[in-house]
Amino acid sequence: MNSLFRADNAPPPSRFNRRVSVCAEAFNPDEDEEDSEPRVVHPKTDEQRCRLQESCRDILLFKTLDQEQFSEVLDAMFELLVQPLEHVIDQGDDGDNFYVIERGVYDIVVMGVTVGQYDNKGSFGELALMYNTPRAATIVATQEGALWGLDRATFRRLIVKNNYKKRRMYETFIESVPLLKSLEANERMKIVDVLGSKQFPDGERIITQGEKAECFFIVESGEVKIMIKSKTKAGHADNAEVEITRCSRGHYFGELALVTNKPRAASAYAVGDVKCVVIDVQAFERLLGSCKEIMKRNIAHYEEQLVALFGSSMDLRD
Ligand SMILES: Nc1ncnc2c1ncn2[C@@H]1O[C@@H]2COP(=O)(O)O[C@H]2[C@H]1O
Repeated sequence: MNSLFRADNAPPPSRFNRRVSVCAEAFNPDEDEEDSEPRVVHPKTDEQRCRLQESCRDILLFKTLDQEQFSEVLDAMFELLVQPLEHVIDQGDDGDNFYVIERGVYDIVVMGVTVGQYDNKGSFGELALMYNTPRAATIVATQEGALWGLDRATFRRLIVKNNYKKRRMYETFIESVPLLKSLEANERMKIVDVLGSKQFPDGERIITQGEKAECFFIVESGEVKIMIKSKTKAGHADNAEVEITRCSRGHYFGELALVTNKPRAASAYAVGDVKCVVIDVQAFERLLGSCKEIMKRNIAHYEEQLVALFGSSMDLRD
């Protein structure tokens, strides 16, 4: 991303101070040499900090940071303005920064093929920094946009180190999720590395029928009820929601829209206090692509439930 315009006076990334990638080395945060590097601070106006905070609000990788770590991350981030067709990242390069999107649409290109897109939200560039591997995809701005960058050293010191704790916290839970049983141990660890954790108070709507899907959930604690609004059965008033099922610890929901590329087919609500593991759509595609076949088997089951309830299954398949 050599030609990107930096909105502050941050030094341009230089090939000379980039580290050479090595293959996925074992990471021991206690031995990380970057720990001794000075704290990075890019001064910001109040207005910039507001925009930055808003852009970072739903970034899952930041969800497990404590308040002090989060504010260190915000201090270290710098603003970047991008032009149409600019390559923010080139596949195969060494990883210099992690990026959070403030605005703009960005194509994800792997081996010359567009495999996905970020649309005015989300983040990218974590893989090369987490695993010391070359960039796994090219990211191209399709229009003018704005990003917030976080340098490699700060990312490793705060996020990667935190992930070490996260692994210990979630290892056993992730192993116990039936859906993830078919994955290799290191694939499950990669899921832990990118997951976020979110809490929902009693009654809060977690996903909304008809909306675009951005993530997938696994219940960590509490209970979630899945409700559908259907116009297909006589006798059900329009807009009346009907409970379809409940999910408890280890169960997942929110996968259907990601498997079928359709809007959410149901809404989900917290019953009592609920804690869920959340995986965003890009990580889902990358890490859970191999589980999609297992998830697709559920479609027949969902359809049966809908026929029983409404006399018709709605249009669940892609
Ligand atoms: N399918 C995908 N394969 C690889 N990288 C992806 C994919 N989808 C999104 N990305 C993001 O693209 C980024 C490219 O740089 P990184 O490899 O550091 O991290 C990568 C991910 O954040």
